[in-house]
Amino acid sequence: MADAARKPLVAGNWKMNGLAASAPEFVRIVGGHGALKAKVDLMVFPPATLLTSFATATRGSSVLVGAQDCHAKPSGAHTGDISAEMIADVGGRAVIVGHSERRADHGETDAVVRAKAEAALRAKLVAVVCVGETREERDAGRATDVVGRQLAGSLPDAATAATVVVAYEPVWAIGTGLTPTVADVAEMHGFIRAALTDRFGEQGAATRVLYGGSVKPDNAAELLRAQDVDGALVGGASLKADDFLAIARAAIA
Ligand SMILES: O=C[C@H](O)COP(=O)(O)O
Repeated sequence: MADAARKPLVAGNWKMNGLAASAPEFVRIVGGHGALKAKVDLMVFPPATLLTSFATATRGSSVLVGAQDCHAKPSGAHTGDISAEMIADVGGRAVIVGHSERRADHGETDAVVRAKAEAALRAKLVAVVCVGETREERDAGRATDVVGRQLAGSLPDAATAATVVVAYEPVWAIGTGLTPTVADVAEMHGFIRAALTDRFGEQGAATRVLYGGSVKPDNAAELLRAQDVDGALVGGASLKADDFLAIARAAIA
C-alpha cells in the first residue's frame, strides 16, 4: 500500500509488441477513464515505432506516454538508438532505463543505466529505473545485496521524487506467471525505501517504488496492497486495455 503522500502509478511496458493500429483503440479505452486520473497516474511505454502515435493519441487525456530505453547522449552517430531529447520532442514524458531485458540482452551495467537516467533528467523526462535479482541470486540469499548495488549504481545523484520512479522487478517473475509472496515484496520494497531515504532524504521517502513481474488483474490487488508498493510496472497484461484498467483500479482499491 502506497503512503498517502505518494500517488499510485500504474505503467504499461509493451516491450516489442504493437503495430500501428494499436494506439487508437488502447487510448480510446484507457484514456476514456478520466475518473481514475485523480487517484492513479497512468503511463504507457509503447515500442519506439509507436511513440509518436501514442503521444498524439493521448494528448489531453490522463495517460502519459514514454519510451522503453534511451541513449545517454543527446544526438550523434549511434545507429538504432534514440535519445531522451528525441523522446521529449515527440511528446514522451518518461523513459524506462535498466530494464532487466536491456541489462541481459544488451549488457547494460549500472553505470550505463545511470548515464541513461541522467540523460532522462537532462531532457526533463521521468526516469523509471528498474532493478531486480535473478532466481539464482535470490536462492543464494543475495537479493537485497544485488538490488542495493543496482540502486547505488543506477540512480543519479540528482534524483528527486518528481523525476525518478524505481521499479522492482525480480527477473524470475517477469513473464513467467510466478510472483514473490506479498511478504517478500513488502520486505524488498521496505529495503528499497530505506536505501532511497538514506541517500535522498525526504525526496527518497517520497519517491514511488513500483512492483513488476507477472502482475495481472487477478493478483494485482494483493501485490499492490503490500507495504511500500506504490503501483505496478506491467508487461503482458498491459497489452489489453481492459486488463490494464483493472490493474489500475486495483492499485487504488
Ligand atoms: O516491464 C514489465 C515487466 O518486465 C513485467 O512484465 P510481465 O508483466 O509480462 O511479467
